[in-house]
Amino acid sequence: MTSQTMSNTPTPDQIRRAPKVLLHDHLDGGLRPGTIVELAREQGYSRLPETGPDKLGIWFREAADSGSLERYLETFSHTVGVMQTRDALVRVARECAEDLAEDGVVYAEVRYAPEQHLEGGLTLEEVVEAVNEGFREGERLARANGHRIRVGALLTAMRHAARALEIAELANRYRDLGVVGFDIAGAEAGYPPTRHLDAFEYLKRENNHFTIHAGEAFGLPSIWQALQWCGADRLGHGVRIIDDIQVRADGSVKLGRLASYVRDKRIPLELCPSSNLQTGAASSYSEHPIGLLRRLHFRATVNTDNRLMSGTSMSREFEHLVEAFGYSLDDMQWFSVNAMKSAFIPFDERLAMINDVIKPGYAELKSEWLFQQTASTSDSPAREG
Ligand SMILES: O=c1[nH]cnc2c1ncn2[C@@H]1O[C@H](CO)[C@@H](O)[C@H]1O
Ligand SMILES: [Zn+2]
Repeated sequence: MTSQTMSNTPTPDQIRRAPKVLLHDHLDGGLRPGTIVELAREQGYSRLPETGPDKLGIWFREAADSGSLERYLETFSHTVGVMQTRDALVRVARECAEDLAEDGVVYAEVRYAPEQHLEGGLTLEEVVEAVNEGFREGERLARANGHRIRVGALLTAMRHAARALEIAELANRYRDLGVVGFDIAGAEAGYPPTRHLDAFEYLKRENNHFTIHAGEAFGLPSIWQALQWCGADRLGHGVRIIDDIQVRADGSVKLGRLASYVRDKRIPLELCPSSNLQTGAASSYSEHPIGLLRRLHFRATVNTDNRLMSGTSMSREFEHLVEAFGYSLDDMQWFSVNAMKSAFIPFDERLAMINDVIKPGYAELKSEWLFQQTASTSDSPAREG
C-alpha cells in the first residue's frame, strides 16, 4: 500500500477540488504573464524586462525573491503599468475571477489600489466600475464552466501616499456595489498605519470593514497600532505576532498580551506563506509560523498575496502546507471555514457559504477518500485512522 492510501494526505487533485476561501490576493499581483505581454503590446508599454510570457513569469518570481518587501514591491511597476485603461482593468479582473474559480476558490476578496490606475485618465470611480465589471464577467464565465465563485473587491490605499481618506470614502460609496472593504498596503517600515487614522475613523463611523497590512516587514508595534489605534477587523499577514509567543524548551507556550488579544478576540490573520518566504518574514514552509498558529487555534487563514510574484495559487499554498505540516482535508476545511467566518460580507451570507458550499464540498471529498480506503483495505483487517 502506498503512503497516499495509508495516510489521509490530500492529493494535488483533491486540494484543487476542495472549496477554498481567499481573503488576501492583490489584483495587480495576479496577472497572467501572457496577458501582461499582450496588454503591453496593445498599449505601447515598452519597459517590460522580458517579452515572452514564460520568461516574464520567471522574471517576476525571481525579482520578487529578494528578501526585502521594498524590492519585492518594485516589480509591481510593470503590472500597474499595463493596468491603466478600462479594457485592461476589465480583462485583468475577469481573468482573476476565472483563474481563482478554476483553482477551486469559491469565495475571494481581491484588493487593488484605485489611485495607482489613473495614469491613462480614468477617474477613481471608473477604475472601480471597470474592475467590478470584470469580476462579474469572470463569475459568469466561471459558472458557465461549472465553477461557482463569488468575488468581492477591497479598495487599498497606499501607505506612503496621502489619499487614504479619499479611498475610504470611495469604498464606502461602492459598498454593496461590489466593494466589501478597505485596506492599506505598500512599504511598512516608516509608514505606520496611524498615518491614516482619519480614514479608519471615518470607516468605523460608517460601520464599514477594513484590514491593514501589518506585521509583515515590521513587527509587533505595527500590529499593535493596526489593532489598538486603528481598529482593524483583520490583519494583512500579521505573521510577526509570533514575536509575542514564547515556546519554552519543554514545548509549553506562553502568549504575550498582544498575542493573547489577537487570539482571544479571534482577529483573523491573513497569512501568506510563499510571499513571506520571498520578503524574508519566514525562512521555509516548515518553519513558517502558520504551523504553530494553527496548533494554538489562532484565527489563521491561508492566502496567496501575489500569485504572479510568488508563482502560486491557493492550491499551491495548501500543497506546501500539506507537505510541511502533514495537513489533512480536515485542516483544509478548518482554514477555509476560518476564512469564510472572517470575510467582510454579511453574516447570513457567510453562514450560507459555510453550510451550503464549504462543508458539503469537504464532506464529498472525504467520502471519496473513505471509499478509496475501504476499497484498498477490503481484504485486510479494518484499520484505525
Ligand atoms: O505583501 C504586500 N505587502 C505590502 N504591500 C503589498 C503587498 N503585496 C502587494 N502590495 C502592494 O499593494 C498594492 C495594491 O495591490 C500593490 O501595487 C503593491 O504595491
Ligand atoms: Zn498583501
